[in-house]
Amino acid sequence: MATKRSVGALKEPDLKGKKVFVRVDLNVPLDDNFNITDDTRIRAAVPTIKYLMGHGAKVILSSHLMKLIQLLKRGLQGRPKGVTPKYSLKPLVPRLSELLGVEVKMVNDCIGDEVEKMVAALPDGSVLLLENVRFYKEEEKNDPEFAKKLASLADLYVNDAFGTAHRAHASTEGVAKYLKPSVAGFLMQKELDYLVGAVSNPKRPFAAIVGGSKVSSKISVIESLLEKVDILLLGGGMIFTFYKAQGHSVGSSLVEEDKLDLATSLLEKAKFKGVSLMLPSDVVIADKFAADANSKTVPASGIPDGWMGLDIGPDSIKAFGEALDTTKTVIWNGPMGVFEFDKFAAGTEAVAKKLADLSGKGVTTIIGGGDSVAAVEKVGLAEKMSHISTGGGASLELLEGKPLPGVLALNDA
Ligand SMILES: Nc1ncnc2c1ncn2[C@@H]1O[C@H](COP(=O)(O)OP(=O)(O)O)[C@@H](O)[C@H]1O
Ligand SMILES: O=C(OP(=O)(O)O)[C@H](O)COP(=O)(O)O
Repeated sequence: MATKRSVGALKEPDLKGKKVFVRVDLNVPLDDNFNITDDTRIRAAVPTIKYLMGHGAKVILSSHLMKLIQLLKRGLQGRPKGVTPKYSLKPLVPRLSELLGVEVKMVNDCIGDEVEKMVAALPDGSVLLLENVRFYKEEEKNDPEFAKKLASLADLYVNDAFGTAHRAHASTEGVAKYLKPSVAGFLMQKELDYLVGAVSNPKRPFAAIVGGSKVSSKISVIESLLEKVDILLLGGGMIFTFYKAQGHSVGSSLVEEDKLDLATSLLEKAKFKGVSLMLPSDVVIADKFAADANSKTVPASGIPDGWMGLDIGPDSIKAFGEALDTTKTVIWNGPMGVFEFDKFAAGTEAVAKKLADLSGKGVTTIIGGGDSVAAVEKVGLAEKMSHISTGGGASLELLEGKPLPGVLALNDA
């Protein structure tokens, strides 16, 4: 998609003393003690913030955060409902301050009197972090009144949240209507520049690997992916909907009941299109969602009651590896299993190692998504990949050829 003017076009006279609303994606994984387990997204947000600070702007940062519940609640899409301390952005302040080299101030809300007071008191070149914007249900509804309230805090808008650019939310899309100019940040620009080029005319065979837990949003992307790729490997929480649709028992694995018909039609479409769609033939199952669960490997088509699939098995790792050996471009979003628990990390780690190997042989390897990147960082292989993207769903939707609402909304004025 066409990219618009980026923040780099704004100079000192445009920025000095101006209040800039910057949407960033600081949705990083946290452990049970609120320690950041992968800070890629925070580091990626730094260049734009530093640029704005350096030009004397008053930087107002906005983000959502929801990774912790994904781990705790087995991949159910955990949207914060109301103010929930668990999803506060507070644990991010020390790392953000360290990376920016200034003390980042934080306010306990994202709209309202207290926020307005803090914004009014901001010195030039300083940074204020707003509380989790998804504490308001109006955010995901893209409520215009809420967007106006966010916009009223600032003079101009920068969207640097590539990872959330596929969501038409108030802070990613709505707010751009009320602030001029509204421009892309450096990260947004960099991601678009790389990904648009890499996926518009990929070297073939072209493979996508899709896993993770956001089944409902990602399964819908698969239909379009079948138009683009030669090979599609599915893993993670994605696969059980396909198995259930085929009449297999899936125990208590993650399933999207309302996507069963879609799964069946996708399998048929893949056949019709001549795309090699591979599901794992074996899975590692657990008797509970916990690091110390009992586990065993079983054929993917027969998961006993009371057990849940949390990783792909060794036969699948081998088959996926052989399929990937034939490729020239690979895009991967979504871990193959619950890699946060050592017992269920083998599939994800094997795919990461395979892609690192292939990168060394000239294959273009693109890894996208907060948790997928965290998994690749965990095994120390991020440097080996062609591109590490801060967006998983966003990079898949870009690959689909869909305009991203967070980019479309930006204006050049
Ligand atoms: N079989 C599975 N069942 C439940 N959760 C899973 C399964 N496989 C992977 N996951 C979880 O998926 C999460 C990542 O999903 P997702 O957000 O879709 O990926 P990304 O952040 O890379 O886009 C991880 O926290 C991982 O534990
Ligand atoms: O983690 C994110 O996406 P990803 O899991 O596709 O990488 C982004 O922060 C978007 O989050 P959302 O999928 O809750 O809108």
